[in-house]
Amino acid sequence: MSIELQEITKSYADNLILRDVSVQIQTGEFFAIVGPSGCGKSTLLRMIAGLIPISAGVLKIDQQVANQLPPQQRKLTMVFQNYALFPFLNVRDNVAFGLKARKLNPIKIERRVSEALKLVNLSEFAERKPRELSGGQRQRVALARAIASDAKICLMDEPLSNLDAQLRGKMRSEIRELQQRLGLTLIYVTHDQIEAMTMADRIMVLNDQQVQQIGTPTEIYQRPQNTFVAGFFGTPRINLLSVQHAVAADLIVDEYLKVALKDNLPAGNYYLGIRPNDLQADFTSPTTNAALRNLEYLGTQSVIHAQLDNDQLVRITVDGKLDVGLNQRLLVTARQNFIIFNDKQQAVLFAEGGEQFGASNQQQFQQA
Ligand SMILES: Nc1ncnc2c1ncn2[C@@H]1O[C@H](COP(=O)(O)OP(=O)(O)OP(=O)(O)O)[C@@H](O)[C@H]1O
Repeated sequence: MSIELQEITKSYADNLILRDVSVQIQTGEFFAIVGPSGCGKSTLLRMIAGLIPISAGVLKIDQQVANQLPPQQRKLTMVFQNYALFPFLNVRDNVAFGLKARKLNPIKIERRVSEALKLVNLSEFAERKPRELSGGQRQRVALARAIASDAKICLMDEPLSNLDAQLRGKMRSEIRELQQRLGLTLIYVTHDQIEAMTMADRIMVLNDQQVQQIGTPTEIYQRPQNTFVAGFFGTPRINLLSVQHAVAADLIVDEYLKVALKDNLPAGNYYLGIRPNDLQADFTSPTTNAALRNLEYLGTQSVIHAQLDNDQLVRITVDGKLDVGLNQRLLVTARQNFIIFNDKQQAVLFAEGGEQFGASNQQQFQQA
């Protein structure tokens, strides 16, 4: 079942929370909504669920206008951040509750509940009350309840936020696998960029009351439309430098790229966005343009914090462990995969895969 939002807006009194959110979510799509705390993710989800009214715009579920439809008629199920379990029912009955209310065949209910509990590793806890469970276990009951329901649309609000890292990783792939197996349309709210990148077919990035970008994980990562999106995805964070400074510091070494930058962009202030793994650090070069200020060893990778001679700080990731001392001189260069942003923080140019610019690459330009 598809979901369509047409210029959905929400305000509380004079307080605008969300403005003109539009998107079409396809049947069977895993759609993630991400953004920093307070950007309106839960508010959007609750409007889709029918728990709070929409101030303006149109919501369609299965191609029907659903703005006024009561929640129970929206054919969806929801997993909340705070569990929303019945304290007086045991785990099994919590999971079965919605199915019993719909008066499904008891044998079918029993089978679905058992399957769902097994899937979230809670079979042994079926007789326990919520208060006899850990936070993570309660969250898994809530997941099992959604899994057991046969609703074709599932809304999840930070469902994994209370789980430890290991279980979170496991549940990520399980939810994804389940969503695909059942053909669920899943709208998944998270503030965790990694969760969104690893699970979703498409991601909506919210900030400043509005949609910043909607795209596949690859599009969002490789072609972020503005500096906010570029900075929100990727660890360590993307480097943002003034183009003039980067060129002056000989950070962009390819003469051809320098020419392309000059020729293709109208005069103005531009920013260069380069992911830490797209910069090279050479500690043996006779010419240098930076000094090592800090080194973080992360196991398979190290993060170099270097200070360019014009004072700008850059992060560079390299494989393995480095045997270099602080303040050691190095040459930092960029040859490929960078993004140019204008002074309104909008992306205007993408250079990918080390391709050189030319007439055939004109389509790589984006209107700001
Ligand atoms: N009933 C309400 N009345 C007034 N303002 C509200 C109400 N509910 C939420 N807000 C405001 O709306 C904004 C968005 O809240 P929302 O819970 O949707 O954010 P969020 O992106 O889900 O954040 P988080 O990641 O912290 O859960 C916040 O500034 C919040 O204070």
